[in-house]
Amino acid sequence: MSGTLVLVRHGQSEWNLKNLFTGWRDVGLTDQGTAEALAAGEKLKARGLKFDIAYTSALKRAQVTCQHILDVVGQSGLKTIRDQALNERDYGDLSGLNKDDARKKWGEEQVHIWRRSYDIAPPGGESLKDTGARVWPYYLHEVQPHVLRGETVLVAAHGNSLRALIMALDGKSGEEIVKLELGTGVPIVYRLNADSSVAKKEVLEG
Ligand SMILES: O=C(O)[C@@H](CO)OP(=O)(O)O
Repeated sequence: MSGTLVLVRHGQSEWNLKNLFTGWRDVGLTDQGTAEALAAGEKLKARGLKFDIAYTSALKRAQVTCQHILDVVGQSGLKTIRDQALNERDYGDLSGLNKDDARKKWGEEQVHIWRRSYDIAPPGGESLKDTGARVWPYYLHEVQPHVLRGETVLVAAHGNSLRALIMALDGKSGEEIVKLELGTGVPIVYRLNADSSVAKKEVLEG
C-alpha cells in the first residue's frame, strides 16, 4: 500500500444556491457551504487523517473549503498549492446565467448536453474532456508523486475538475462519469497502491 488521496468538492457556493452557471467565476461559500466544509474537516479528523500537503484551485470557494478543513484537522499552516489547473470546468458564455433561464432559452435537452455530455463544450467554454486534459496531467506530475511516496494529500476542488480526476482513477468511461454527481463537502478517500492503482475508495457521506 502506498499513500492516501482525499478529494473534496467545495461547500455550497453562492451561485450553487442561486442556480447560476459558475465555471471560473470566483464566488464565495454560503453559510451552508461553510458548514459543509467544516463538517468535511470533522469527518477527516474523526478518521485521524493528517495531511502532508494540500492542493486547491485558483478559486476562493475551493481555497476557503481547503482552509476550513485544515483548520478543523489542526493543520492551519500546512503547505497549500493553488493552481488553476484544478479550476472548475470553464462554462464559457453560460457563466453567470441562470440554469432554468438557459433551459427556457435553449431547451432542456441542449442545456443537459452542455452540462453533462463528455466531449461537447458549451459555447466559448470547456467540455469535461477539455477539463480532464489539464487536470489529469497536473495530477500526474504534481499530486500523485506525493501519494506514491506514502504521503496523505488533500485536493479541494470542483464538481467537474474532480469528475475528470475520478474518471481516470476509477477507470470510468466518459459516459459513466457524467452521471456521477459529487456532493458538496463530501470527502472521497482513496488509498493507492505503489503502482498507482486504487486499493480502496471510500465516500464519507452523511
Ligand atoms: O456551475 C458550475 O460551474 C457547475 C458546478 O456547480 O455546474 P454543473 O452542475 O452544471 O456542472
